[in-house]
Amino acid sequence: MTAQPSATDDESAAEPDSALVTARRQLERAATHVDVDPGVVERLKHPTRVQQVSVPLEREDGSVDVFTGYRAQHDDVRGPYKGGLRYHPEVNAEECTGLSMWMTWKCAVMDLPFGGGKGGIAVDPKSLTEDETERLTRRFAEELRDAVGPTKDVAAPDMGTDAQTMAWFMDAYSMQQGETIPGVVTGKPPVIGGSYGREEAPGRSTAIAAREAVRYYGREISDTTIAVQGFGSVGANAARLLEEWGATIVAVSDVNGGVYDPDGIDVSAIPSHDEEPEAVTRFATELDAGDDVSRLSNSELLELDVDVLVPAAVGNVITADNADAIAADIVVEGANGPTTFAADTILEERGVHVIPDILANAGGVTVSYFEWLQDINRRQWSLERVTEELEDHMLEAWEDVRTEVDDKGLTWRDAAYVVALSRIAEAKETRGLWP
Ligand SMILES: NC(=O)C1=CN([C@@H]2O[C@H](COP(=O)(O)OP(=O)(O)OC[C@H]3O[C@@H](n4cnc5c(N)ncnc54)[C@H](OP(=O)(O)O)[C@@H]3O)[C@@H](O)[C@H]2O)C=CC1
Ligand SMILES: O=C(O)CCC(=O)C(=O)O
Repeated sequence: MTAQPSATDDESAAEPDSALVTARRQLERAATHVDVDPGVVERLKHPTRVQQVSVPLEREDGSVDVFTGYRAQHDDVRGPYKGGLRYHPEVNAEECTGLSMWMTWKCAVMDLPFGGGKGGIAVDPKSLTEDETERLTRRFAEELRDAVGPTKDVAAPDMGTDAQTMAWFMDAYSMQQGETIPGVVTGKPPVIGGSYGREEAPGRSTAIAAREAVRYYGREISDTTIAVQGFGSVGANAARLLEEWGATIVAVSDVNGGVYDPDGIDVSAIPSHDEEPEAVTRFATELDAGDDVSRLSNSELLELDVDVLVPAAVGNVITADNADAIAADIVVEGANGPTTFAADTILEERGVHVIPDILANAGGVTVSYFEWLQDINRRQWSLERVTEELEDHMLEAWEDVRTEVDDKGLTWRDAAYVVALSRIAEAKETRGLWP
């Protein structure tokens, strides 16, 4: 057992912790609730390796920029490293390492035969033309050629990347290897071995987690108000599905801010980030004076008095500075790491239930697993089958976590960690990798 870290840091006086620091503190806290060898916990605080590469790009005006790319590989005791590639200006080694740790727990909570990885390039994808994005991605795949592979480390989309990025990555890797290897990435377009339903999967699982959480606390999703921050792969798909299930989506946002209507926004009328970046902003600027919809900032959205808040954009948006002002009863983490460690403690004390990222948004990696199986077998599943199997996997994981919540009186995050840690520790013990 490991000592429980103090959660009383004056985070408001400083920058929020990095993803790595938060992930380590969450691990230490969860380890106090499960009988795991402290040596295993110590090992899990560190990645196996983090690769840093330079990715040169000739711009369309003939100048050359050199971007920095990373791939963090945290743990592979349960299977190949698995996780997304993010294109965002704030990508760095520490962030990728923290995110790769969360992938290890996420795959274990879902009982998938994968470990955790994460990577990306420190670049603003909106500053690149499509041709530049393609060349940057192909060069990144070339630099990572020895690190990745269908049985070693399987990449996928994350913020700022999409199915087309995965297609370029897979093509570049396949050209290096001299044969077509679809299983090096997941989240590809279905025409080249991608899975139907992968694009909407993290949003679907986030919606399922919201539905089950609302039910657990005695309500139905059709009887709830919901605010969603971020309108990308996770946020837009979650909002659309929740609306389909009868929930009232009162607010959505993109990077510039959001829109609010207490009677509900027609979210199907707004394109997702993938279809049109900053579309919520365009929607907001086209509002008529007579519309009931008003504009609000991203911080105002987080503090709306709703039943369910879904932060589905970036990390560290619920911090010690605003945790007291969160008025939702339930927070469902669509994004990775939206809640800092200090904020988590404040929300717990205030009785706000947080359904953690490693359970809520795990639909993405779960359908990635389905895609990986389809690639190995060279046999595509129907959308209906993917949707059904994702629902089953989510409900099984939900039950595993709920049992820990009920039996041990844990928070949903600690319970999810307990499920994950137990599986990882058992695998390490069985394989004899430790001590
Ligand atoms: N894609 C996936 O498979 C998975 C993603 N995740 C996590 O979900 C989160 C979102 O990822 P994803 O949906 O893929 O990303 P996308 O790139 O598809 O969309 C991101 C959305 O967030 C908005 N956004 C960007 N920065 C901010 C900000 N500072 N404040 C508010 N909104 C912002 C963007 O606005 P705009 O359109 O204006 O740029 C866009 O609407 C990330 O934390 C990611 O790691 C988790 C599981 C799987
Ligand atoms: O689909 C995957 O492999 C991983 C998606 C991802 O990066 C995540 O869940 O955070």
